[in-house]
Amino acid sequence: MELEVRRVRQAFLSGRSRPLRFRLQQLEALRRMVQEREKDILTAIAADLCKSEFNVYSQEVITVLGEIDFMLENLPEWVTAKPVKKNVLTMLDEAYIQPQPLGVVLIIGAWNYPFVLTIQPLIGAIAAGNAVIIKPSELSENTAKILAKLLPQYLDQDLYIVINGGVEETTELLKQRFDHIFYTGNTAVGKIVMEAAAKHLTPVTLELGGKSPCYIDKDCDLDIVCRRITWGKYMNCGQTCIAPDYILCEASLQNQIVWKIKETVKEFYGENIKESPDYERIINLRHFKRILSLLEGQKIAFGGETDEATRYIAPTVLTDVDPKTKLIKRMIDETSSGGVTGNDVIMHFTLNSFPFGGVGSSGMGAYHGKHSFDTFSHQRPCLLKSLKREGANKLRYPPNSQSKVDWGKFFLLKRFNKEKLGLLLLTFLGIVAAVLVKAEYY
Ligand SMILES: NC(=O)c1ccc[n+]([C@@H]2O[C@H](COP(=O)([O-])OP(=O)(O)OC[C@H]3O[C@@H](n4cnc5c(N)ncnc54)[C@H](O)[C@@H]3O)[C@@H](O)[C@H]2O)c1
Ligand SMILES: CCCCCCCCCCCCCCCC=O
Repeated sequence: MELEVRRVRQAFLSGRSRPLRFRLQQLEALRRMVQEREKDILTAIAADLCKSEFNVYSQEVITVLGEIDFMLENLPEWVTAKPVKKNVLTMLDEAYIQPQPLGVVLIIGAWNYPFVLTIQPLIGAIAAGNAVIIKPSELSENTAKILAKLLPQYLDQDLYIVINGGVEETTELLKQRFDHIFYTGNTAVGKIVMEAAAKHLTPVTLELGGKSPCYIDKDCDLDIVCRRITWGKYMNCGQTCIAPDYILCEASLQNQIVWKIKETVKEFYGENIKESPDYERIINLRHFKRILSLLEGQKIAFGGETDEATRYIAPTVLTDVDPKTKLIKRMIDETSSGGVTGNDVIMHFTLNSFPFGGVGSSGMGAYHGKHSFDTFSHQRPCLLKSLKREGANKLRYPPNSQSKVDWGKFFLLKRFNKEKLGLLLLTFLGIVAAVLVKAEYY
């Protein structure tokens, strides 16, 4: 592991990931990979989540292609140095902010959208000029394998590498020093990642789990609301970090909402949901059993059928949930969240002008579009001082004095006393006179 990381660091230190042209070439190569090897990618993800290839394409591939196009279009502007406002001490100098790569980035992906949640941060890291070690989730093993196979065929093989493995390998990897760690997954492991990062003072982005409540007001259009909630809740068999978890509504609305969701489930997946190509399965037996335990002792309004052999859990709605057994009370009290979608669910993920990320236990930092570029860049302030006009700099050189402090206050804080104003006027008149004499002379 140490050797692998060292190889990637050497490649970064060669400087070749930095030029804009190189970054654009790599992003174009990544786009080519997605287009040319679309079938392999779709097959792998479909196998991991029992998902139709149509759904893989619309839930994962479209976002990745859109993100690459967006980067290619905007990167030339983002990488350029941005001049900043100067003060009186630097008005004759050059001052700008130059985004610069952080170095070697570790991206640890999650299994529930194994392609987009791994490749979208990779796009940002490449765009910002970094070298990257990609660690896909071992739970979505087909996608992990296809990424390890395809990425080296299209991208620079020393700058961007895939390391596959489980907890043991990830633990080993986390002992190494990185310049940024981008982790997507559960909150408990998020803490492990942050602890490991702290040993090297490595900054982290943590895209963690959370709760996504939906509030349905009595004045809403219930048909539209229930259709949108049904889509967001059962897409990917409920395995979406921002899927609605709870509905908050007046008690009088509960029956209507349950009925409308039930009807929508029928409309989306037909009478025989098990046969629907649009309804996925739970990723593994551990998660299947965990979800079953959540149903124990609850009042099931509809659904609830399960099949362990295929890890099938029917679309299910629980009603009259005891607020004490769930997180509803906490949810009501805590009105802060990583993001919000009003009148719909999930869709804030699709807008790459938004920063996508959590707050508190659901994570820190954000990505997508320009926010990815910023996450993987250091905004480096650059001040190029002129070697001329050394006289003006005497103000800050020792020995210090009250007079220098007064001049400092005057220039920097625009605070002046009458005495200094008189002196300034005299200085100004002196300068004007000198300029006039010079003009006369020539
Ligand atoms: N905020 C987001 O964008 C987002 C997106 C998807 C999923 N999630 C959240 O992720 C969670 C599901 O993901 P998961 O954690 O089951 O994914 P997971 O099991 O695939 O784990 C994620 C990564 O962590 C590594 N890992 C697991 N245990 C580890 C350990 N003890 N030490 C070091 N590394 C370890 C795995 O190897 C894997 O690469 C859910 O809570 C979901 O809400 C969040
Ligand atoms: C052909 C129709 C296109 C529809 C686009 C719908 C986009 C849904 C994107 C859902 C992605 C959710 C990822 C969430 C990450 C956390 O788990």
